Amino acid sequence: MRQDKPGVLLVNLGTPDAPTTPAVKRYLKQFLSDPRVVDTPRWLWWPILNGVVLPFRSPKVSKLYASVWMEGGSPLMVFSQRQRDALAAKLDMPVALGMSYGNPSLKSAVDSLMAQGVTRLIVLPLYPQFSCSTVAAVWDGLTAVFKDYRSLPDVEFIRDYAEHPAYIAALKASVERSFAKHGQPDLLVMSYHGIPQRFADEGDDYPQRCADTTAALTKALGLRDDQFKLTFQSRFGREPWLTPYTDETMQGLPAKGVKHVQVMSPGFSADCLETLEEISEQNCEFFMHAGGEKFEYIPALNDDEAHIDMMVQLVNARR
Ligand SMILES: C=CC1=C(C)c2cc3[nH]c(cc4nc(cc5[nH]c(cc1n2)c(C)c5CCC(=O)O)C(CCC(=O)O)=C4C)c(C)c3C=C
Ligand SMILES: [Fe+2]
Ligand SMILES: [Fe+2]
Repeated sequence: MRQDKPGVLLVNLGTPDAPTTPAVKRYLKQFLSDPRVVDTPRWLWWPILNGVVLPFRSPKVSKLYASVWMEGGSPLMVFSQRQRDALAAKLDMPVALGMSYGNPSLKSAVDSLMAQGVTRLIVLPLYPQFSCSTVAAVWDGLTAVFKDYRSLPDVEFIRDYAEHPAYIAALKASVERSFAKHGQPDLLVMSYHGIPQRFADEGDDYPQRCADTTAALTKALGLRDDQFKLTFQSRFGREPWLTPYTDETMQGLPAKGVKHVQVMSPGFSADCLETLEEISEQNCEFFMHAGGEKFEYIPALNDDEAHIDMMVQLVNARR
């Protein structure tokens, strides 16, 4: 008889192995070659990626990575490893961490679970809001790994958890901690990673899932409509991305009388370049230069106990 032995595969995006131009180039090449991320026809994208994007972006971005690098490595890796260890300590089943791009690869993570006798994979992509550019890329990555297998495990794939009560409760507690420490701001900005508007027009429900998280969280916090704002950050390339853009919003807020903002990024389960540099550094500067007086970044949930408890709940609902 076939045993039922569940194991958890935690997945995140991935990050360079070092804050150097060659390591960042290697990472960006794999990431930006995925048609789920950039869907320009290959014959057109290939020369742009290799001839323009990688040579110019890699040195610039490697300096940004260097500015946030931690003792244990890239912030995304350090926090992801802490999440894996904390979750493993709370569950009586194997837990592995795999990244869509870079190391540890999805293949190494699946192989390690299978080697421990796992017959049922509970896959938890750590993206609270579904997007074709992230969660569907995990799906593709998994099926690519399975191509080498003669036998397949059962698979439970957690699509997203945008409004899961435990996720909203963990976010609420973290906002309340920030308000208690820094005072209530004029505006709470919730900045989500953007995607091309076209992806949404073609059926990606990511903007709706961001709106769902925002609605659930602001209701739980008891905020009025004029006390919060949803924005989108990190746009890339020339076509329109989801709006309003975080950077333009930050530059415009002080003129509207908003002098104290607190910014959180509820789409990031772990702090990374996009929160520690783009929000805490760049957007803070935009806001302060435009006349803002107080800017506080509310950290991602990282290995916060309430966040790990939420993961336990997501897993236990499938065991
Ligand atoms: C090119 C298109 C991109 C899409 C679409 C996209 C979607 C998307 N990304 C995240 C989460 C993260 N992105 C991160 C970095 C990052 N993202 C892009 C591009 C797209 N992302 C690039 C090129 C980069 C690398 C940095 C840079 O060159 O600017 C990260 C951080 C990684 C780290 O190492 O710290 C995360 C996390 C989401 C959630 C998302 C769609 C919803
Ligand atoms: Fe991204
Ligand atoms: Fe960015």
